[in-house]
Amino acid sequence: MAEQQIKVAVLGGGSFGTALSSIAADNGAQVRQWMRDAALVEQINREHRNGRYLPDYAMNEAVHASTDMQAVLEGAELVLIAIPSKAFRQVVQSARQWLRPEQILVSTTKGIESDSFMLMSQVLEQETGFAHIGVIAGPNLASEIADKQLTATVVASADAQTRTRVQQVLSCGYFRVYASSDRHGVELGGALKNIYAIAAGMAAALGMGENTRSMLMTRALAEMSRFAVAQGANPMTFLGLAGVGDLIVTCSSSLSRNYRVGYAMGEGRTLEQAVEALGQVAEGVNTVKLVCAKAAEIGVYMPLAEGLERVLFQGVPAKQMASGLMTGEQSSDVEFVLPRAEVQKAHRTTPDSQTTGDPQ
Ligand SMILES: NC(=O)C1=CN([C@@H]2O[C@H](COP(=O)(O)OP(=O)(O)OC[C@H]3O[C@@H](n4cnc5c(N)ncnc54)[C@H](OP(=O)(O)O)[C@@H]3O)[C@@H](O)[C@H]2O)C=CC1
Ligand SMILES: O=C(CO)COP(=O)(O)O
Repeated sequence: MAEQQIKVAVLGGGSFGTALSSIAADNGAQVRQWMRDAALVEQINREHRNGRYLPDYAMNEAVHASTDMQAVLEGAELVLIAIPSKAFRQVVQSARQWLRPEQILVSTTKGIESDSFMLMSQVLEQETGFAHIGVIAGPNLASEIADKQLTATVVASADAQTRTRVQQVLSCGYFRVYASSDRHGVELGGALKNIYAIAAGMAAALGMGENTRSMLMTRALAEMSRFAVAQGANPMTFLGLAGVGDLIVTCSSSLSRNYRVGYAMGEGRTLEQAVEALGQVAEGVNTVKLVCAKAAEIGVYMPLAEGLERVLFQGVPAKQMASGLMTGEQSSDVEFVLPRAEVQKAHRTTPDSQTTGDPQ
């Protein structure tokens, strides 16, 4: 429970922004939610329902929606930004004239900016230069939060005030907020798992079994953490809610939009058909392209992401990609325990006439 009425602004009228607005209001905050859709604003203020994104959710009646960004941001101590990565910078730029350095700015977005390869908190930093910047990530399917299913998330920031305020504003009987100082790792966890959720949806549609699903998720975790560590993240973050936690939920649930895109493709639809049928953002489609390009540039081995990219954008059948992956490198299980280079070196110095291919 917030100790005194704090003013919270939420930018974004989608499912996650709506769920977080309502939680903050349940906790006694004064919440204003900005969205560009005037009809949706009218519906939320009249019916306390977001008919477009969460039609069955009875929102807290105190949430006030508005298309007036200045009014929404005025006096807000905490600003939550729940806008897909493609539009994130543009919305922050529109908001910039009404943002103040003492405000706490928190991204909830799990994506990477196309041209810059920046995470959303880096965009916030670049656009504002403010000190109180953080991110929220974790296994947080918005529709389950709306159902008040017991849920946990992570607030990550180097700034203790940001972490504490977000915990105070959002923690309630069905929503727990854990803290982390590894903002980069937490944010990368949220963005990267979307890639593997698409692959997991595909595997499910193709009838692959539980062993396969488990292998896919665990090797995805190895790949995500390898990439994130190369980008400066703490590998231990991937043991937490924003790593393995979010990976499990999005790789297992048809409530995940990324999983649904993969599932539709596994059933034979094209990427365009799958995305169109979804009608919402599946961040992983763009993220896989960006991450594969970055991995090639910095020399990080990411066979799952590269395989998925070939399926999505080069028309390689998913089944062919999966069997190709089974003949690839058999290296270390947990490379923070046994480094990959050691396994590779041992293979090079231990010739085996039975082995068909050397691990790379
Ligand atoms: N949904 C979930 O379960 C979770 C989502 N997230 C992350 O949160 C972020 C937001 O997700 P979510 O709320 O689900 O998104 P939705 O797709 O449900 O909604 C996106 C919101 O952003 C708005 N928007 C999109 N483009 C623009 C633009 N150019 N200018 C202004 N507003 C725009 C949309 O407005 P309009 O309706 O007018 O198009 C809508 O209000 C995503 O990155 C997602 O990864 C994180 C955890 C859980
Ligand atoms: O990030 C999410 C749950 O934690 C939501 O995933 P999707 O964007 O795939 O729906």
